[in-house]
Amino acid sequence: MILELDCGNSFIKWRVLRADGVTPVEGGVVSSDSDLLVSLSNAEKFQLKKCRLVSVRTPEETDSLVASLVDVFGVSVARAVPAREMAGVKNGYQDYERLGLDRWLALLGGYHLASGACLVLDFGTAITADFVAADGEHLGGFICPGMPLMRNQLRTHTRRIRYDDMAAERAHESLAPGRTTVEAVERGCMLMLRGFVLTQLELARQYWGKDFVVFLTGGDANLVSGVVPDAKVVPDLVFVGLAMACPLS
Ligand SMILES: Nc1ncnc2c1ncn2[C@@H]1O[C@H](COP(=O)(O)OP(=O)(O)OP(=O)(O)O)[C@@H](O)[C@H]1O
Ligand SMILES: CC(C)(CO)[C@@H](O)C(=O)NCCC(=O)O
Ligand SMILES: [K+]
Repeated sequence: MILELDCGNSFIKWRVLRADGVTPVEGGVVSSDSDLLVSLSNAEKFQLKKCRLVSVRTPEETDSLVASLVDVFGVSVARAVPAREMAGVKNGYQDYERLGLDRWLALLGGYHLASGACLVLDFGTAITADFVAADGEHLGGFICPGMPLMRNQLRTHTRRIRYDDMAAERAHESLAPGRTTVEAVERGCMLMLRGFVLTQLELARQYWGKDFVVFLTGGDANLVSGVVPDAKVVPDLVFVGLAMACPLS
């Protein structure tokens, strides 16, 4: 079977595909290399032969994970690498190697699924937006802090903002002006998130009218799916691009 990994800044998303390279068997989200190895320790069951991965971590961190995977499972590992052009998409960065590989793969996947112009919004540790025109030209994008970073910055840099995760969850019952600290912060951050999304949509409309597809991906995509009812929520969009960038011959 085939192991696929998306190594983000906070979490590693993993999934195992059948040897056919299309049918997912199992998957999960873990917060460390060692947790990943534990999740896969039942490897007999998976009989892993090959692995493909994308990482936005440092080369040293990624090398170390790859070494463990080779050591423990004896898999051959294909890593996504930066490209100027692929599958009809032209990387829009001045320095194409600087574009985050998770963004690159998600927009490759988005353009492929849309067969046309698309706006890819990814809600992870960071929130990213990427614009791809109908001719495959990547116009660039935006990066801002994700929900966990926004709330933690407030909690870290103020003395009187303190609350727990349970209270945070309850605060999202409504978007009315907050009457407690937790409501005020959680709803405030949520409105920033939504405002960001609506601004991206407006920009996409200026470029392409109504002729584009919006993709939502990343762990927090569900937080905004309500404001873009027409969007396609594709949690595994990075994996769609990963399969394109790392075909297993
Ligand atoms: N099973 C889960 N485990 C961990 N986080 C989850 C899970 N399901 C949803 N999330 C949410 O996903 C977010 C993390 O997003 P995601 O996993 O897309 O990226 P990441 O690894 O944190 O960051 P990056 O953008 O660098 O890939 C968290 O804020 C969390 O709220
Ligand atoms: C923006 C993140 C952190 C999103 O995961 C990642 O894509 C990244 O580290 N990118 C490098 C910087 C850039 O894309 O311009
Ligand atoms: K990501």
